[in-house]
Amino acid sequence: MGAGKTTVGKLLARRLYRDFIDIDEEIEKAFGLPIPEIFSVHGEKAFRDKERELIEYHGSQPLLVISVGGGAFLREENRNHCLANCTVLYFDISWDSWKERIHVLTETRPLLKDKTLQEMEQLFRERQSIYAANHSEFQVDDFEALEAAEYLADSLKLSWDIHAPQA
Ligand SMILES: Nc1ncnc2c1ncn2[C@@H]1O[C@H](COP(=O)(O)OP(=O)(O)O)[C@@H](O)[C@H]1O
Ligand SMILES: O=C(O)C1=C[C@@H](OP(=O)(O)O)[C@@H](O)[C@H](O)C1
Ligand SMILES: [Mg+2]
Repeated sequence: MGAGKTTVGKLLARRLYRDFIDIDEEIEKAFGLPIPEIFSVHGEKAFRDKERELIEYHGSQPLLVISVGGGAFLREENRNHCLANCTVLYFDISWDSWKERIHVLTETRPLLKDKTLQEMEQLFRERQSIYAANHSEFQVDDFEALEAAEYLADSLKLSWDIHAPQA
């Protein structure tokens, strides 16, 4: 949450000439409500079920850059689906860098609402292990968003060049 997946994902898609899908934005469209209201009116389970459905659908489409919410990988089926059908990039951010972003996140991330800094740190740390389900890790701390997108686009292109099937 707040590592930069939506911001960098959008820029990365543009550099790769791909369409971009933000699963949170699709969930908001499906409910016709912003995320905090989805949580307060329909509850987290309804949000997670829709998230699951949309990851299954968009994660099966080719040639997209997709940003999933930071809680999506709590469900094993989401992890398995993404790992089997997509290239999964983990945006790793340190607690110290993340702390600096809290003020821009609290309004729009219901899971941070009314939490103390200590509780946020606990949530941050207890989630680290689920993000080990990835194909590649990217340390975001020292990159501006545009630099991050450029770096990831170059890395992906290089890896495609190396692994492309021989003609
Ligand atoms: N590389 C970056 N450096 C500094 N701030 C960033 C960077 N990437 C994103 N941000 C800022 O951090 C906040 C969260 O970014 P966002 O893309 O919504 O993250 P996520 O989708 O992972 O929750 C936004 O205010 C965004 O402008
Ligand atoms: O980590 C989470 O549980 C969540 C992360 C959010 O997405 P971002 O990771 O894009 O902030 C959004 O899906 C929702 O607020 C729940
Ligand atoms: Mg996002």
